[in-house]
Amino acid sequence: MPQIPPESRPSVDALRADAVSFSYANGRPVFDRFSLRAKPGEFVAILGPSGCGKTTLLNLLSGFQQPQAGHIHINNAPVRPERAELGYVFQGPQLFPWLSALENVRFGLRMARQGSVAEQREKARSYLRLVGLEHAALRLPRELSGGMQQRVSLARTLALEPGVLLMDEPFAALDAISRAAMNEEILRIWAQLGQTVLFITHDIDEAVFLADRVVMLNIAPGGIHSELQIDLPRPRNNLQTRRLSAFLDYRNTLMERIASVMAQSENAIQP
Ligand SMILES: Nc1ncnc2c1ncn2[C@@H]1O[C@H](COP(=O)(O)OP(=O)(O)OP(=O)(O)O)[C@@H](O)[C@H]1O
Repeated sequence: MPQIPPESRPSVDALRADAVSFSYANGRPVFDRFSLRAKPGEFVAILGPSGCGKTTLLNLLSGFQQPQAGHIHINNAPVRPERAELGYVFQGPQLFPWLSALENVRFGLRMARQGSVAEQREKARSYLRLVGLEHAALRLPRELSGGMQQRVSLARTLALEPGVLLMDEPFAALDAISRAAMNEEILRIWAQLGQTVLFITHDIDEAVFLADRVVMLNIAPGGIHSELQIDLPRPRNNLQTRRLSAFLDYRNTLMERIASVMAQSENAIQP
């Protein structure tokens, strides 16, 4: 299925945070009237220095944390963690070690009581196929590499067919080669399924390679430092895209911006 062109996407924002303020019980504010929007089918990468609030933001967007002020909507309705439109992929694969790859993917479908056992197995198998792992369906997690485990975890999330995917550094634990392969893989899958993606990363190259738009966060509670639209052609691939001069320009722009955020953070902690 081709990627949904921006002009034919519905006009309602898939994800909307409006004037969100949040502090932990014992801490300083992390967000103060923070706003962010993502259009249906948009791939948004969130970049920012350690401690700026990326994980907190994902917890707020998913409804796991409640803001003290402001509103968060997914497809125009208030967010709740159990909303079926939301899917999460975390840094670690978090698979059940005693279940095969197939049964790990089927797990979410079982919990959601979607269809018969045979239908669940069929669907789980089709999502394993999508991530290139049908041949490993009966293997246990310990018989899979780290990259394969992360693919199973991705298939498990995708099998629930969420319209909005929240990804918190999903490939951070992988070696550079597996990570680059997974970057291509996620773009191939996204082009087929067309979800709205919010992808948190520390990695500037990964953000440029994947995203339609990169949102740079300030140190907390600074909110958004800046946004950068990434107009690299799609489909993107590791060999060609990463050597484009425009890719390097985007990367350098983001490097400069992150340096400015870091400089502000150093100034902020000076006595
Ligand atoms: N449970 C908590 N209780 C109190 N403060 C917290 C809690 N979790 C995070 N914080 C603080 O909130 C701020 C944002 O943390 P968060 O983990 O969201 O940042 P991050 O950008 O994801 O960091 P990293 O990139 O290092 O994972 C930090 O100052 C952190 O110390």
